[in-house]
Amino acid sequence: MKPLFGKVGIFGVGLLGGSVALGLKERFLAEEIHAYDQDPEALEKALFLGVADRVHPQLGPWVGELELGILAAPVGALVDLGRRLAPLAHPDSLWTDVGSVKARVVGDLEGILPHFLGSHPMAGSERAGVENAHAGLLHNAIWVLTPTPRTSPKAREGIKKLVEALGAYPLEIPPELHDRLVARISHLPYLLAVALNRLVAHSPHRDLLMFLAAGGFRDLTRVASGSPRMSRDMVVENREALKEAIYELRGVLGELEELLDQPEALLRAAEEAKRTRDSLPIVRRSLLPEMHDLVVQVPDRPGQIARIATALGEAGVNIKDIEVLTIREEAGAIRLGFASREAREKAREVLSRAGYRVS
Ligand SMILES: NC(=O)C1=CN([C@@H]2O[C@H](COP(=O)(O)OP(=O)(O)OC[C@H]3O[C@@H](n4cnc5c(N)ncnc54)[C@H](O)[C@@H]3O)[C@@H](O)[C@H]2O)C=CC1
Ligand SMILES: O=C(O)C(=O)Cc1ccc(O)cc1
Repeated sequence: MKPLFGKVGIFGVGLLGGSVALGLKERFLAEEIHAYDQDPEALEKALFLGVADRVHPQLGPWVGELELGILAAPVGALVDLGRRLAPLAHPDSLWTDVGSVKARVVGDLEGILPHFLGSHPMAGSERAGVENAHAGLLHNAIWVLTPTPRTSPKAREGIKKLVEALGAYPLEIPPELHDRLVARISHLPYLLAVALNRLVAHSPHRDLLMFLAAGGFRDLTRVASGSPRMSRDMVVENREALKEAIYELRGVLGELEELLDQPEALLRAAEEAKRTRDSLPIVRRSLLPEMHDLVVQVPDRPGQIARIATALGEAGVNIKDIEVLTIREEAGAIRLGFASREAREKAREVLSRAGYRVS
């Protein structure tokens, strides 16, 4: 069967570009994947890891052979990259970008790249570079598409097909609204992670604080471990919306400071926060067959995973999937996946009897 797309070009083959390329490969969606990056090392890795079939250190006539081009460089580089690509692109070709901020990029590129629709997969990781790319990153992710009245219908249809074929869920939001929303749900959390680390780094008790950091600090600040260049570009590009969000946050912090002297009211705020956090939708990262999961609290001691696996093995329960949870409510948890509800219930019984806390 013919793949959905002919030649596809990835421009900036890092975490996101690499993950899109691997998703295309995994599902046989492209005839051939070409990659361009300004960093020759990224291209070498992309070739070595089988992320791309052909790599190019320079833009050139090869761009004209692409049916689809995906811009996946840091946000600050996207407009210039798009301008350099425009004269080389085939007039019928489809284009998108995966940048975290949309209004300016869409405004500038929609008019110059042939069939362009801006997009933003709401999935990522704190690890940068093609060596951390994997197709699963985009499975079941919400993938925002940012059409405008100028967007070509061909782009709208083609990029939606791409997103669905990669196993993600397209969601249309106008570019300006997208930027205001992600300022609060993504960019402010990133800046807070930077702020919390800064507080530690500049403290005279830095070393002691680092030693004391438990799960809460680690979970809250995880995103500060991402690519500094990518993240810097993201927050600078969205600075107007982000400044508004910071203003609102200052107000909220002021309220909470006052509530420290009103414990009853603070409890209500804490309860509301718990309700909000606990009702975040669970995003399954994979399109593997449906799994029946258990989360097991694991004491931080050697041999625990072996002990759990042995207990289940002896009871004849097969573990289909295992994940060490890096975002967790309490320290030390693993998620075990079972093929059926019955297997999961049996595992729950075995592990509870062995003294584990299971949910
Ligand atoms: N990291 C994340 O979790 C997410 C990132 N994004 C967006 O995806 C894009 C890429 O981010 P990541 O893959 O995380 O970064 P990354 O740092 O892993 O990869 C970026 C790649 O772009 C290359 N590059 C830089 N300037 C370039 C230029 N002018 N021309 C060509 N290549 C260039 C770099 O050498 C690197 O290989 C960014 O626009 C970011 O806002 C979107 C969703 C999630
Ligand atoms: O790692 C995470 O949880 C993230 O939230 C990463 C991320 C970074 C940038 C984006 O535009 C979207 C997602």
